Amino acid sequence: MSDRSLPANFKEQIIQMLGQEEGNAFLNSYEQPRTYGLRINQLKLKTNDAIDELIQAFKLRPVPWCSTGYYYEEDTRPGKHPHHMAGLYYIQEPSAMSAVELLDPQPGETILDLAAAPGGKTTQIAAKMNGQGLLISNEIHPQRAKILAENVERMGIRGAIVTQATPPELSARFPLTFDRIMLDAPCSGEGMFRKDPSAIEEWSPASVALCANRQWDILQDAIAMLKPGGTLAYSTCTFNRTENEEMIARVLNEYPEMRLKAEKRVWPHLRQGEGHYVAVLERDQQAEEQAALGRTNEARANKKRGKSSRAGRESSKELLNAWEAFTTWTKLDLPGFQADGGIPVLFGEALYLLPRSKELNVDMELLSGIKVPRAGLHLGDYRKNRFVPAHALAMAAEAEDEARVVALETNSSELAAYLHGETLNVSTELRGWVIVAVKCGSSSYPLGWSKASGGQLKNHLPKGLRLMH
Ligand SMILES: C[S@@+](CC[C@H](N)C(=O)[O-])C[C@H]1O[C@@H](n2cnc3c(N)ncnc32)[C@H](O)[C@@H]1O
Repeated sequence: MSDRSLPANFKEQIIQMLGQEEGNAFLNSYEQPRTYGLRINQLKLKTNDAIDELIQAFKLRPVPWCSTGYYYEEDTRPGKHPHHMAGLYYIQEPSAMSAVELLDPQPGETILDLAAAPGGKTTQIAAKMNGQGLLISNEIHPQRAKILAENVERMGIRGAIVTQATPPELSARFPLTFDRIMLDAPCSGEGMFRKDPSAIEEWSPASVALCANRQWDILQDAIAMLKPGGTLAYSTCTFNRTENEEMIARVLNEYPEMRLKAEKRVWPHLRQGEGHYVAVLERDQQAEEQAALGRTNEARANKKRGKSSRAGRESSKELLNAWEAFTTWTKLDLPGFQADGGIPVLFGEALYLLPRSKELNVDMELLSGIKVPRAGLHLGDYRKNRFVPAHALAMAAEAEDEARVVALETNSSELAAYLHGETLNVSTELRGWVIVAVKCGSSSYPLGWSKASGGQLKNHLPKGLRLMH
């Protein structure tokens, strides 16, 4: 694209902010092709030979500010590859990778990603937590929350609860709670212009003002949920100061307990990326420690309760039966799988493992009244006294955990057939639940379930994930 298609007042805003010379350099960057990035999934990819295979296949080059981030060549199309379906990487704009790097999540922490869909930052946070601690990934819009839950599942994340709530609904439940909060705010998207020209049509000075108002509302809820000593990363993919530096200046002005730890911009004319702003704020440790305790208890007691659309049960006869069916099934079918670090809950017939951290024990009471598309890891369904494993369980398992695996080459016709939902022919000796996996390097990685009997492998890949042509 050329800068001629940009709104005149956007160009004026840039020249005003950067000066004529640098402003022109910025505007000239619109003549350059956009950048493409992916981040490899450390929760799954553990061997160097698998990473090397991806580097070669997609002509990857490292992103300087993210050790797991790479630029890829557009024509290699990694989003269409079976390794993408296996969750070996996440397609993410390179400059957007900077926010979680600055947030610096740690294993064992209690973390909130407040505006999380489709899941770029959530999956990056979860990888850094390395299966320890609790991540609440929230998205306000139902359709986007569903996509978020699918991405969390594809990447094999066990320790995340996906909620679909408004920021005030969450802050009423989780005051002064989180060690770290990621707020990747809805913004006017000036950094999307090269990637998505429709963002240009939606942009106007009025939309900048509207976004800023909304950001301020969300930021106040985010701050209310940050615990003393906690860290908040605020990020946008827009360039104007109103939604960035001025928003942070307002926080510092109105919240004396908050201090700015770091501020970073990725500019498209200076670095290889579409552009991002990140501010890292810290809440003073001492000032509010006492207040924190009091307010947490009070809020637990006072929080609004509504009717949960799918009530979860933590202790009931059905739950015990479901759990027993799961553990019995696991011993034979998924013997290497460790279901630790969570509490089982039952939603209807769906059995989940609800993650917890040392400091936050999320229970169904605390989540009542908000939608929870994913109450942690979906283990499977307990139907008519039988356990049926969930797709999420296959994605969170390692191929080595399973008693029976069919590992296929990426370019084999069997793999294509499986991804299209077809039945495969196998030895008549193979019987029961089988993980179908794709090879990468010297290992193989689960794609989904199938069930073998009579020399046929019946396909259990969820219909919505099957390839259409
Ligand atoms: C920039 S996107 C998040 C991208 C995501 N963090 C990622 O890395 O994939 C901002 C998100 O905020 C959500 N959003 C919109 N209005 C909101 C509001 N009032 N409160 C909270 N989130 C909102 C949007 O639906 C959108 O998914």
